[in-house]
Amino acid sequence: MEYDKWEPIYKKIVEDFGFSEDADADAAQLLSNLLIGPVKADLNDLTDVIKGKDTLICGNAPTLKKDLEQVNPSDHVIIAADGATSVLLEQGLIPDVIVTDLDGDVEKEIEANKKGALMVVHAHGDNTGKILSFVPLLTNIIGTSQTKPPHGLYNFGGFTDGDRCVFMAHQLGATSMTLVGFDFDDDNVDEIKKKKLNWARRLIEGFA
Ligand SMILES: Nc1ncnc2c1ncn2[C@@H]1O[C@H](COP(=O)(O)OP(=O)(O)OP(=O)(O)O)[C@@H](O)[C@H]1O
Ligand SMILES: Nc1nc2c(c(=O)[nH]1)N=C(CO)CN2
Ligand SMILES: [Mg+2]
Repeated sequence: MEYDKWEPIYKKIVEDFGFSEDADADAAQLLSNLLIGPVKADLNDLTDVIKGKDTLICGNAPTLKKDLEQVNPSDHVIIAADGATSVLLEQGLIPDVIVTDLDGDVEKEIEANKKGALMVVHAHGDNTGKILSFVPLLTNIIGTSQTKPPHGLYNFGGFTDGDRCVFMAHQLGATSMTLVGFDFDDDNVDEIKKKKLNWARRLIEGFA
């Protein structure tokens, strides 16, 4: 997504949650500084995995395991939003791509990364500790930001890990996007999560 189109949405999100744009930009710069040398994947690698493919985008709602029974994952490129990775691994499925701000079960993400999953790691003002701890343990990484991307990072648009999967797959030319594990009406979540899910719903509905 053109940053100019994303920026007004980002400003509304920042205002709604009281995030600091400076902290988001500093986090993006930190990730940019860490993504040097062979750990960094090329955008072409990610594009090759997604372009012209039917994608299965996996959110981490409690419905994920059941939803997976209704599809044939092997017909799709599997894109996991953060915590969905663990559920997929339990089902014997290795995601092709993991979109994460590293606040899920990162040990499982490291395991999937070692088995070939491409990592799309997101920087924001509240995950710099996770970036510093975990980026050195990963490989094949594409970095993303929610601010204007600094050198080597991308901003496909999107806010939560799940809706960022959708923006990314759309921008990189997926033929189709099938969503599983998305339950925006899940009441078993805290208030901040509920608010994040409402943004995810709103952003994903923009694609409908
Ligand atoms: N009911 C749900 N509970 C949790 N995640 C959901 C749900 N429905 C959809 N999702 C999507 O699944 C994604 C991955 O979920 P996970 O539990 O790993 O959350 P998370 O890593 O805390 O999310 P984020 O970091 O984006 O806040 C979320 O970003 C969200 O877009
Ligand atoms: N600054 C900031 N940005 C975010 C945050 C967050 O907690 N803080 N959470 C996100 C995914 O839910 C995405 N972006
Ligand atoms: Mg996350």
